[in-house]
Amino acid sequence: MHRSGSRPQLDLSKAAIQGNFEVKDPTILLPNQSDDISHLALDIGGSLIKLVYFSRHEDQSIDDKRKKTIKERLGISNGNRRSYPILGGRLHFVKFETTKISECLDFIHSKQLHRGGGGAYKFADLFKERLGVSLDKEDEMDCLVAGANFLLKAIRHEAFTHMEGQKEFVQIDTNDLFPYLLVNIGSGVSMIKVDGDGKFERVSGTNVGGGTYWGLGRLLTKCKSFDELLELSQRGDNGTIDMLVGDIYGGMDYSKIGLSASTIASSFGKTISDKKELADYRPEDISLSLLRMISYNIGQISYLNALRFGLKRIFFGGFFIRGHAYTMDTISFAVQFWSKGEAQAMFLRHEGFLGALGAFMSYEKHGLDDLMVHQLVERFPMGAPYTGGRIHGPPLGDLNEKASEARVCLLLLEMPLPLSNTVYIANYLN
Ligand SMILES: Nc1ncnc2c1ncn2[C@@H]1O[C@H](COP(=O)(O)OP(=O)(O)O)[C@@H](O)[C@H]1O
Ligand SMILES: CC(C)(COP(=O)(O)O)[C@@H](O)C(=O)NCCC(=O)O
Repeated sequence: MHRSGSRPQLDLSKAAIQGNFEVKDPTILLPNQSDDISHLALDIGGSLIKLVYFSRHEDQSIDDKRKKTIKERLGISNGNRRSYPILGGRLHFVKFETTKISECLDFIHSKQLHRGGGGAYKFADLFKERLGVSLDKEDEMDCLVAGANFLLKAIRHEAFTHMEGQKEFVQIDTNDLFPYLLVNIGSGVSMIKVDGDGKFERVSGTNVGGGTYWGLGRLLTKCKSFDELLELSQRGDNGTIDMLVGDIYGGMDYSKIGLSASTIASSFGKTISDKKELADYRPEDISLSLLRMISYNIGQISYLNALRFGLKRIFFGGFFIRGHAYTMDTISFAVQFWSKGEAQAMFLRHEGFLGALGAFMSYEKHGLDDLMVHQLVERFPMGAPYTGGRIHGPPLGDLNEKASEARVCLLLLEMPLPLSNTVYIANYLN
């Protein structure tokens, strides 16, 4: 999908790349520009680069009746404010492996996004040379929290539970959002107690995270990509690798301490046998055992930190999760088991883009305060308006999603520009 081109290949495997950035936009974006206008922000992590960019365009598809309804919902009636022309706009979410930053640059260049933004601190010179843009660094934790708060407050079908294969979207009361624990499972794991907008404390973390699964999984299974590793796990049987309680107690539960025979007593405990070598085990089983070990461990540590601060809600983000059912079920099981049902694990649809979205939202600091998020209304992609309560929301990301495939989130944005107040609304999917 991306031009390999003759550009010099960058060896970035050694680059310790961290951070969330929003580009200083050198061009003045006028509201009446007819073509797409993009603001771009990036989160370049240890494993993945996440891009969020905003494009807007004239939107003829919204009829006057719907425009009137939307303005009323936003408290923008012609009576008390100047009339707003309605234009279209979308947020786009794209990711690349960090080692393939050249592809990312090609993508930005091919989309001409750098005319509206884009960049990464560690590659300041590269972005200057290839795209002619300067960059502004944002703090990673600030961006993670800003991105999570933005999504949880503004997008109705963002958070969901996932237990025993059942996914259910939950409606968040924005007046009762705080405090919560945000667990971002990226290359490593950060656990952040969030008390409000810009009010948070990183209370813990663990170095056993997404990079651990991907790194150990690659070494042990020879998988060439994360998706391959994750797909392998779906065909695995961890009982050939993990030592179960029943393996120790003759197939029986250890009821006295509440352990069933099927509970894992020791992850990878069966591979201590000197009668078998790595090649004697199925890569599928190894991948599943590794996924379960890491997911369960993160779920347990997250619960213990929620317990420390009396937090009942734990939101999990980061691209390790990838909307993968087994990963979410395992994390949910660990939280439910250790909290005895007191705490609840929830997941986010835009899980891996929290940092990039937070960087994107920091545009006020960079002279782009003409783009103000007033209210975001996400139209249920199947066309049915959100009616509240528990619903099965839009399908989650597909595991086969290409590294660079954009996921589009339809948003309603207000952009009170000096020259003409404009409400931007995405053209709804029918
Ligand atoms: N296509 C992918 N390529 C590489 N890692 C992926 C991919 N999809 C999911 N992952 C997982 O996501 C982790 C990176 O998550 P992310 O939130 O981007 O953190 P970071 O900011 O450290 O890159 C990887 O370590 C891996 O476990
Ligand atoms: C250093 C990091 C915040 C970087 O974030 P990431 O790129 O992994 O998403 C994260 O890897 C982390 O919190 N690691 C765990 C450090 C610890 O043991 O607390």
